[in-house]
Amino acid sequence: MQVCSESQLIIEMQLVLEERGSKKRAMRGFTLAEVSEHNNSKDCWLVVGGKVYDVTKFLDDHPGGDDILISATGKDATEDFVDVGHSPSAKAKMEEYLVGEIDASTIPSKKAYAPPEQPHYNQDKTSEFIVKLLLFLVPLVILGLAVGLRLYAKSEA
Ligand code: HEM
Repeated sequence: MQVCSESQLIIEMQLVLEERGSKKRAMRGFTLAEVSEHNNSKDCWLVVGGKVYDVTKFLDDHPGGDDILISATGKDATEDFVDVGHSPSAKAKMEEYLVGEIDASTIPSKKAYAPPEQPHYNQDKTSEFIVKLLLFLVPLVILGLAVGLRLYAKSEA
């Protein structure tokens, strides 16, 4: 009896290990380009947390709607998924749709925020000052010349 239960236990353990092994083997790697091909209501794959999910059959049942899932295709949807604050049961449900892993090197890294370029202001105010001075001086010189000419003309007469 003892022998029987022991051998049963061993067989069960072997089965569990085999199952794990086959699951591991089944985990295929996909590039983002490959995943991006499945981007519609008939064939919809998502990338969340480094894993690839085929949610085609879940589209109609997704409490957040099918549109949001379709719009989350073709990119790393981890942030969108996390932002919603999915429940542990939602996370557990994902297992049903797991088809593989994403090749992380194919996901474009997020660009660091670069502030919009400001127009270049001239810090050197010297030229500005010279222009203002000329605008003031030129009419004065013309006026001086005109008065001078008039005085000269009068003295000649
Ligand atoms: C395999 C992937 C996903 C599964 C299994 C899943 C599952 C679920 C489940 C079960 C809910 C009900 C609420 C909960 O239990 O948290 C839910 C709600 C929701 N999900 Fe997902 N979801 C997935 C991916 C996504 C993604 C990628 C997005 C966003 C782009 C998203 C957006 C939403 C929204 C907006 C709701 C509604 C939340 C609310 O009304 O409170 N889901 N999802």
